[in-house]
Order: sequence, then structure tokens, then C-alpha cells
Amino acid sequence: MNGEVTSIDSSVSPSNSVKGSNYLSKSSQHSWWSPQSKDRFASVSGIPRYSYKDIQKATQNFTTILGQGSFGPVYKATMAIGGVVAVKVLASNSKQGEKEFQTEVSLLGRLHHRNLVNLVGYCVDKGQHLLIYEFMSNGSLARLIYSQEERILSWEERLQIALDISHGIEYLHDGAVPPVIHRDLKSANILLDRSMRAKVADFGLSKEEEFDGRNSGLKGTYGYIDPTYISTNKFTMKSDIYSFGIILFELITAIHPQQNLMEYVNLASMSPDGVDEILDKRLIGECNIVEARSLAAVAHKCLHKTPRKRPSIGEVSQAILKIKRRHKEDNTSFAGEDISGVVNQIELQQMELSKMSSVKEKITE
Ligand SMILES: Nc1ncnc2c1ncn2[C@@H]1O[C@H](COP(=O)(O)OP(=O)(O)OP(=O)(O)O)[C@@H](O)[C@H]1O
Repeated sequence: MNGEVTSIDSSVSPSNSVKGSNYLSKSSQHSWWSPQSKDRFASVSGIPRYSYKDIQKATQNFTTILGQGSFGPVYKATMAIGGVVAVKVLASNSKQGEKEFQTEVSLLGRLHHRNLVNLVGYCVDKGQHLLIYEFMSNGSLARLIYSQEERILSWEERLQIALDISHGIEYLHDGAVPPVIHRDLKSANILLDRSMRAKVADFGLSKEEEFDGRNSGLKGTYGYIDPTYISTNKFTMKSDIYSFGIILFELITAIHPQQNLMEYVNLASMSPDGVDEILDKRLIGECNIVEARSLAAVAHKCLHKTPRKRPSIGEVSQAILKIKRRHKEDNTSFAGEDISGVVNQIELQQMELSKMSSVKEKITE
């Protein structure tokens, strides 16, 4: 199975395609981001190619930095006509040649889904490699969970974010042909748009194989890596499922995986309601504990030490959807109870009033 799976890198043939029109976004997408000097550059896979000068202008000479990743800095760019994008500048010491970079772009350009941070353009010019993505104004999930300056994510938002991520991975695993393994799922790679909808970022880039800052022959980020991958050196879809299980626990507990999250999770797993003890303090009294326990049960399954016993991403999506539906139903019936309470009160008041008016009538008689 793993042999058929591809994480995109420059060794893959560009003739691969993405199946399922339901996954594809509009072909005319991001028409506002129209390259000013497109004609001078041939584009690959329908992804517009830009000159370095275009990008310089759009980023106001690279002034607004959005963040720094392992590939290099990411800048905000604004087009004269109003479209905002994020420009990822790939390190200029990259060993990747122009042809390999074009191949990578053409493969990335085929992946489109509403829960993926979509590539909308690229630039290979003057020895520079730049990738242009849709702008995600609410930044990363990691910042939203761990930064004290951010507002608290509600339980409802966390459930929606979990489902959005799951759908993004489902597209990569089950919608793309050949399937794509992300290899570096983590809360820092989940970005949120202005409506707080989550999208998976950083998929399909061929990275230097790094682990914990050192070149160890392993891909991924410490705290999120499937232990089986460390021992076997085989990365499968189930390794992505493991990383997603960690993200689910981050949503539930707000404990960072590099701050002993797994130790807390293992301790909590010793009793059926153990998750109550590690629930994000900011959620206490603000979420339905049964739902939190159900989501923790899904996360536990994703972390199963035997990879084949972990659920597929389709099964994970279904399980989260079930929790979310129950949440909606409970809230609707709760609201129903509230309304019926108010209705009862109004009826009581009306009865009191009619009693009072009949007494009044008797007095005046
Ligand atoms: N499309 C985007 N819209 C808005 N901000 C973005 C976008 N892409 C990246 N950023 C910001 O830039 C930062 C760096 O992003 P990048 O993907 O390069 O690295 P990372 O995911 O944080 O780390 P790594 O490269 O090690 O995976 C992010 O944390 C985010 O704040």
C-alpha cells in the first residue's frame, strides 16, 4: 500500500492528476491575482508564474513578514486590485534546480480543496524560488492555542477545526491521485482563514530530512512523529493519522506535544474519564464533557501503537462529524427546553393575570 503512496517531491512524474471534480475548486480561482508580466513566463499546470519584480512590488519590497518557517520567511503581499496573498521565499541555498522546482509546483498546483491552503502562484526568477499561497488572516492553530494574546477558541470552534483538518487530510489521502502523505502535520501547519475555518498547509514540499533540528534521516517535527516511523523508517498514511491524533489532543488540552503532552495523555488514559483532568482549563464549564471524552477517544485511536489498528482518515472524519452533529442536536434541544421554559412562564403569568382580572371584575360587580 505504501508503495503506491506519494509524498510529492521532484522525483514524481508530473502526469499525475487529482481525481474527483467535487474536490476541485473553481478553475477561475483567484482571478484577482493576475500577474502583471505573466506573458514573459510560461506557467506550469495552470498555476500563474510571476516575475521577481511582480513579487517585489506586491510585497512592497518584502516589508511585511508573516512568519519564518524552515524553508525561509513568509511575506504578506497586496495586489493593487486588492487581493492579499502570502509569499513563501524558499531558501536560496536550496539544492533544488529550476526543473525540479517547476515539477514540484505543477504537482502542488493539482491539489485543490477548501481545507488546504491552496497554491495560487509561483516565481522562479533571478535564482529565487517563491511560492504564493492564499492568505490566511487568522494565522496558525498553534498561535491560537498557545498565545496568551489570542482570544480563547470555543469548544464549537475546536470541533469545526478538527473536522476541517480531517477533511483536508482526507482529500490528500483519498482524493488525490496518487495519494499524498503530508509527513509534517502539526498545529503550526494548520492555518485559519477570517471565518476561523481551518486549512492544512505545507503539504507536498520536498524537505531536507530533518528531525529535532538535526539531520537524522527522519522527516517531521519532534512531538508529532509516529514512533513506528522512528523504528522502521517507513512513513505511511497511518503516520499522518498519528500526528493528527496529537493535534486533536492539542485542541482538547492546549498542552504542547513538546511539553510532555503524551505523558499527560497516557496518565489520563488510565481511567475512562481521565481526560477531564487534562482538559484545557479555559474549556471547563464551557464545553460538554461527554463530547470532549468522545473526541479524546478518537484521538486515542489515532495514536494506537500498531499503525494498522489506527482508523483511516475517512473513519476519523465520520467519528468527528458524529460528535459535531450530536453537539448541534443537544444544543438545539437545549434551546428548545429554554424556549419551552419561557413559554411555560408566559403561560403562568397569563393565568395569573386572568385570575387577577376576574377578581377585579368580581370586586367591581
Ligand atoms: N498562507 C499563509 N497565510 C498567512 N500566514 C502564513 C501563510 N503561510 C505561512 N504563514 C505564516 O508564516 C509562518 C511560517 O510558515 P511556514 O509554513 O513557512 O513555516 P512553519 O509551518 O511555521 O514551519 P515549518 O516550515 O518548519 O513547517 C506561519 O507560522 C504563519 O504564521
